[in-house]
Amino acid sequence: MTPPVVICNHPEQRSAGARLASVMGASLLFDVSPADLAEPEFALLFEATGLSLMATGPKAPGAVRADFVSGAVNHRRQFGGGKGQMIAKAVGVQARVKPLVLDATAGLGRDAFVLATLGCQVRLFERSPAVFALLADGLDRARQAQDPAVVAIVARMQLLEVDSRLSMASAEHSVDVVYLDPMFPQRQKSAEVKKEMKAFHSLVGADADADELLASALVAARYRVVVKRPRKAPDLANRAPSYRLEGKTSRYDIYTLKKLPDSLNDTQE
Ligand SMILES: C[S@@+](CC[C@H](N)C(=O)[O-])C[C@H]1O[C@@H](n2cnc3c(N)ncnc32)[C@H](O)[C@@H]1O
Repeated sequence: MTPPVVICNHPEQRSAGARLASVMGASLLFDVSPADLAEPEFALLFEATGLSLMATGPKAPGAVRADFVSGAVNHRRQFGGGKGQMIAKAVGVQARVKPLVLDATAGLGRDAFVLATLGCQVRLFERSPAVFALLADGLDRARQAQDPAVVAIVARMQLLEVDSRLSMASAEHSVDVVYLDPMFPQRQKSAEVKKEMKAFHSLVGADADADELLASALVAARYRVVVKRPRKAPDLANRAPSYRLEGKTSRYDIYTLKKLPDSLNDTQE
């Protein structure tokens, strides 16, 4: 997998761009448009408006970025979010129950944002330096948003660049719920996969070691571990959950350790 090129088109982001290119072993370019490049296939672009992952070449589709202000996840918050969502039920969020959640596969932070919207404090762990940079950039922009509701939500999200397998194993019962959503190998033919998703997959790979997350998660959680899977995917680590919640395309597998109390952190919102 060729790493994406890092492009820096904003003077204040030069050192951040150089750091990311060095960690990733990627080339670093200044003041060019991804549309003018023939290769590699993807670019991480630092601009005045933030960081995004894009396909190179003239017909590049939309950029991938962590966007908690104008993105779909904020739209969902305003028009249709709530405690009825399957992720809320899986994690056990209720009016008086706001578990402290560790999202150990943070990605672009969409699921964590949903949980923080519902009043949960969320720790986010992400190991890919490029995905971490995209997510940190999205959180920074959201902290400066005009909408005070968004500012309050992201204040409940705390991001760290770590490998969860190691960090969780030494953090016994440190959080109420561990949430896992590792990458799953694409089964569609590559031409059918949206180019934006292809870019994200090219950045992260298949999380081939995902099975190892479950044992550490069961150490770190006090009450339950929740695993999001494609609907037909085998169980993580071949271990059957206590129960499942099934949706159209994905499902949540819940591994119960202890019953959640009737009231948990319900003064925080
Ligand atoms: C499918 S994405 C998660 C998407 C996320 N739930 C969201 O809503 O945006 C999986 C992410 O988990 C990260 N990941 C996988 N294994 C990890 C580990 N051991 N430690 C930290 N992050 C990990 C990958 O780098 C990838 O960014």
